[in-house]
Amino acid sequence: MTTTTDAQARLYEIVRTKSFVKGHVVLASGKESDHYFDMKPTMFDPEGAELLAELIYARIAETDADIVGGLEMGAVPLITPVSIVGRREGRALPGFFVRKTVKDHGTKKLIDGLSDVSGKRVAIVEDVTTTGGSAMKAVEALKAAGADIVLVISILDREEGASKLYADAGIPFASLFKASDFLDR
Ligand SMILES: O=P(O)(O)OC[C@H]1O[C@H](OP(=O)(O)OP(=O)(O)O)[C@H](O)[C@@H]1O
Ligand SMILES: O=C(O)c1cc(=O)[nH]c(=O)[nH]1
Repeated sequence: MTTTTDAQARLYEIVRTKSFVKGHVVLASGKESDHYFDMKPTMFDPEGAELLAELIYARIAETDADIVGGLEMGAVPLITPVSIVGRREGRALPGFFVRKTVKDHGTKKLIDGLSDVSGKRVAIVEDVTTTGGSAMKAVEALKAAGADIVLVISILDREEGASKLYADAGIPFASLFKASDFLDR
């Protein structure tokens, strides 16, 4: 039987080998860093995707969320796998994503994948949080559409402001890993 501890340990190895990159980089916030977590190779790895979905779903299952989604692009590879795990566990957790800018043709949507989020309790997923500002854009779009945010969960929090941002906003915040799990070893 695969326990949560086994899954977390295996996922740690996948993130360490596929997604932890050293070298100068400019971040979404404009900050600079000497390391980067490129989570896409982990999210698109079959085993990585499955472990992420199971571990993230386990955290969401502790809440009363009834939909799951997040900001493009980082959240998008996580959303459907988490919904599928929810379905297998007997819990309907439809997904959606928030565009960085409103689509200027076709449906002209900002929130895509679900027709009405009003009154829904939402779990927001994210691949990496630094300032937390990107996931907060999804939070703000959902709130403006009448939804209630019950959790923001990131694969990895860089411990550079996100937890304070969400604490100040009164929104529960969690991450599977912290940057220090990788940097201090
Ligand atoms: O917490 P923050 O300071 O906002 O930084 C984290 C964000 O940075 C990355 O997005 P980015 O815009 O670089 O690219 P993406 O569209 O590939 O997700 C990442 O996916 C997070 O969304
Ligand atoms: O802050 C960011 O833009 C950022 C940092 C990081 O380590 N990984 C990522 O995808 N984005």
